[in-house]
Order: sequence, then C-alpha cells, then structure tokens
Amino acid sequence: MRVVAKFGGTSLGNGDRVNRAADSVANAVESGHEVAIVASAMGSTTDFLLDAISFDADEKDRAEIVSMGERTSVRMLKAALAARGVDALVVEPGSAAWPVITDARGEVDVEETTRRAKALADRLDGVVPVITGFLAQDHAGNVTTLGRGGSDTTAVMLGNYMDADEVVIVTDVEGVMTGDPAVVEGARNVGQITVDELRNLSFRGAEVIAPSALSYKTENLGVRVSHYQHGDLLAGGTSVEGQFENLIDLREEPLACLTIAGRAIRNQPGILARLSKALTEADINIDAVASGMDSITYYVDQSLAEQAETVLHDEVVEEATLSSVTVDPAVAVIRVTGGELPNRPGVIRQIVDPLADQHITIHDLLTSATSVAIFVRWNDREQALRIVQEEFTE
Ligand SMILES: Nc1ncnc2c1ncn2[C@@H]1O[C@H](COP(=O)(O)OP(=O)(O)O)[C@@H](O)[C@H]1O
Ligand SMILES: N[C@@H](CC(=O)OP(=O)(O)O)C(=O)O
Repeated sequence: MRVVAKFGGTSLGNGDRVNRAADSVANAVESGHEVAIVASAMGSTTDFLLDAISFDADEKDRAEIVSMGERTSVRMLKAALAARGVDALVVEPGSAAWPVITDARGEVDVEETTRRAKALADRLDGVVPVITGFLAQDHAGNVTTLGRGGSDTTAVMLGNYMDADEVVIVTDVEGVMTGDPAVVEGARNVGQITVDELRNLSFRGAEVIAPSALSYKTENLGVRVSHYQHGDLLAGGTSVEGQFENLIDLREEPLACLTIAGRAIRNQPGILARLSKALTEADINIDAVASGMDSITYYVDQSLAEQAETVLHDEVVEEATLSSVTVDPAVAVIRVTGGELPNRPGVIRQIVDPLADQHITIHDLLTSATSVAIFVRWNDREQALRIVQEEFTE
C-alpha cells in the first residue's frame, strides 16, 4: 500500500512524539508499505515565528522565516528515522525533488505540481521522503506558503497526485469527534464521515482537517484522521468517505417566497423558532430562510404556498410583534456548492455582475459555509443557470 502520512504540529510537539511518529513510520515500512511523510512545524512554532515578526517584513521574508518551522521538523523526523535504520530524504523548497509549485497568483500550479509529485512517487521504493507541509515554491524559486493549516492540503494534494491509496492525518485527537474534545465533555469518534459533512464542519472552525485540503479528496483516495498515540499508521481513527464535488444545481420545482413583516423581529427572541415550528408541525419543509431586522423570509415548495400562508397568518394574528405575511410565487433557486466558494474574495461579484448584465433580477442571495444560493424569477431560471455554469465551469 502507498500511504502519505501527515504529522500535524500537535503530533510532533516534543521529542517523545517525534519518536512515536518515527516508530509508526518505521513499522509501516517494515511491513512493506511505501510511505511519504508530510510534516508540520513542531507544536506552535508557526505561531511563535509569526508573532516574533514584530517589524515590517515583506511576504518573501515572512515566508522564509516561517518556513523554518517545517524545515526543522523534517530534519528531526529524518534523523529519528535514520536512527531506526530507515532511509529518509528531506524534501523542502529548493530540494531537487521538491514538488509543490505555486503560480503568479499564489495558487498551486496543478500541472507542474502533478508532474513533480509523480516523479517523487517513482522514488518511493526503499526511501521515505520527509516533505515540509504548508510550504511551496514559486517559479522563480522563492518560498511561498499554502496558508495557515496548509499541511493538510499538502498531504491530501500529494496523496492525490502521487496515486496514494491513503492519506493519514495524524493529530492529537482520535479522529473527527462529535464535538471539539478540547471544549465538550464526552466527545466520541464519529468513525466515518463524508467529505460534505466534514467540509461544513471544517469551514466553521473544526481544525481537524483544513477545508482547502478536502478539495483534493477523490473517491479512490482514502483519507483517515488518527491519534498520534495510536502507533499503527494503517488502522483506527475516522475515515473520510466520498469525493469532493463542485455542484451547480437548479431546483427542479418552483419555490414560493413567504415574507413575514414585523417590528424589530431580530431583537425578539423566539420569533424565528415559533414560525419555523408552526411550518414544521404542518409538515411543510423549509427550503431556505433569510431574516433581517424587520422581516423573515421563508422559501417553501410552491405547491405548499397557500397552506404555508395560512399557517404563518395564524401566527401573525397571535403575535403582536408581527404585522403581515405576503407570498411571492414562482421563484427559482440555483445553488453553487463546493470548495471555499463563500470564502473566495470576489465570488459574489462573479455571480451578480453577469446576471445584472443580462438584466436578471436577483430575488435573494444566501451564502452558507460551502454554498451560495441564488434566487431568481422562475422565468429567468434557464438563462441564469447558463450564466452561472459558464462562470464556474473551468
Ligand atoms: N469535531 C472535532 N473533532 C476533532 N477535533 C476537533 C474538532 N473540532 C475541533 N477540533 C480540534 O482540532 C484539533 C486538531 O487540529 P490541529 O490543532 O490543527 O492539529 P494539528 O496540529 O495536528 O494539525 C484538536 O486538538 C481539537 O481540539
Ligand atoms: N505549520 C502550519 C501548517 C499546518 O498545517 O500546521 P498544523 O498541521 O499543525 O495545523 C500552520 O501552523 O499553519
């Protein structure tokens, strides 16, 4: 089996942990597996280095300084492996075998990185490359980075480009847990989780895998999160299932938009819960909801519009804060899901500008952790879909 093992800062936090990491790699090599290591900076070294830059430093100098964290880790691991008789090779920016190249925009040059990663994969027989995570190199040879938490991206990306069977993210928790074990008591390992579920979690703060890493997950590439104390690289933890997909989806049936107006609704606890409960009890599914200071808007299937209006009207009559409900029928929704969309600067403009150029009115626009939902008039849906597809299909 071909495995990319990523050791996070937590799993390399001290000498004892470096020894454990080296033991687990040595065991896997001993069992006949091909292993490539991706290493983060030990413990909180990256934070320490960044905090110490208390002066004006340009991007180039900052990247050089911060790279020392990962450059130290790979040397530690390489030496610890050598002590166990494992032939290891430090791979860092500047090395002949260095794989991760960024382009002029600072994004991964997929073609060049794939080519180099495949060349590195060809050398795995008998030697363990110990690769600095998080770091990259531009075409001029300067050190660049993939952004905070970027070692996960290095690992899953290289796992993908090196045709690995599995990427193991070694960290200080048993896997992806039901909640952050550092905060909640009784958190337990979820065992399995889909890429979609995990990307919703990771975009909203669960640090266990950086969200940008997940876009490199394919169906055939196993990704597992495991505790450094486990010892066995090839078992345990949480497995991440499925593959990452960018989806552009037009809802097949029209929606109705129900708006409830009132006074300072946002400052009134329980109104949203009350209205949503009334719809739920009437078995009306809520497709989307948007709330503002003086209004709440529900999108429901158009076939249920009259029923929903009656239900909401009953609540309006009973609740003094609310004044009226109105229905706007024949709304279409197009959802763009995937990657770091809502976090990408300019993404809303990329949607709004071409629609405005074609005089398509945007009824509403809702963003969530990983998707953007665009509501337009039902009659505009085909044209709007074509425009959005053109924008987001490479
Ligand atoms: N749902 C969750 N499951 C597991 N860990 C979580 C979750 N949410 C947050 N975490 C936190 O993520 C941390 C691991 O991420 P991180 O500190 O980035 O590790 P590493 O240095 O190994 O990359 C854990 O120590 C844990 O506190
Ligand atoms: N050392 C880098 C990259 C990284 O991914 O770290 P970790 O795997 O410890 O989250 C950082 O702190 O951002």
